[in-house]
Amino acid sequence: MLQTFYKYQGAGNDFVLIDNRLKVFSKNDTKLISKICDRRFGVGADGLILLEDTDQADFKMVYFNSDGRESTMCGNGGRCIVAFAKFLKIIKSETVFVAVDGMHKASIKNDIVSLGMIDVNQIRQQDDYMFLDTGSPHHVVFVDDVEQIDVKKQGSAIRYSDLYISQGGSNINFVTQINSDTFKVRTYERGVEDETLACGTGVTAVAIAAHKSNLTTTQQVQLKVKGGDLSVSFDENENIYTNIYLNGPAVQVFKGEFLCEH
Ligand SMILES: N[C@@H](CCC[C@H](N)C(=O)O)C(=O)O
Repeated sequence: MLQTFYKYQGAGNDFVLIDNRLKVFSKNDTKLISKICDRRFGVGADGLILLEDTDQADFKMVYFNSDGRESTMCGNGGRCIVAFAKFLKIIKSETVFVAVDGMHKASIKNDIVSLGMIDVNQIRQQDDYMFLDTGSPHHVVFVDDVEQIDVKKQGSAIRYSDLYISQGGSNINFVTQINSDTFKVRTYERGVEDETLACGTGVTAVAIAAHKSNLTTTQQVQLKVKGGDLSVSFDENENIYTNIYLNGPAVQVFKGEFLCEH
């Protein structure tokens, strides 16, 4: 059977998107999903996202990492599915959709999507790293020069260390401050098991970690990633972060069909 798909990218974090409102695509076929995401044997993507019907909201997002397994929230994928829902005429410029971590408000203007993220009220602050969950788990390390880091090697070492092995792993973010409100970020993503060009829940975690550790006082943080620029805004009251929004581009890059077999 041939399955129509669309490819989107959000700051270089790329995804295969499928309209699964008719429930034709099987969610349990890990092998097929990882093959579709394979950059040599398939379409190639950091993840695959299904848009499904729900009676709770405008639509439902189901996210799989490129290893074929369903995972926790994907911020850039969330921004891409909003652009996809607009393309499919399910929404106009504003929406509320449901994902694995709950309801998300979002708006889209031209190709820029602003996505509401879950509140953050628990941050583990250690001398050499911070850990927080922004829909997905994130380890944040501030370093002198992020360009000098071997993200795959060092990220994988932390991701598979005793810190996270028993809790299903973590994404690992390496960060260098550029100026009072701007940070350069490189992320090792769990489930891709490599550096990606951007990670939405990752930059959200970095913005909050930077504010929490007094590296910045701004509540509108600029994040430079390999695939472009993102920004994160939030409110903070007594160490509780609310009204968190991840902002940046989400662009359709092509449409195609793949064979549903492996
Ligand atoms: N690319 C994502 C994060 C996707 C989830 C992550 N790989 C995990 O399994 O925790 C983003 O933009 O947030």
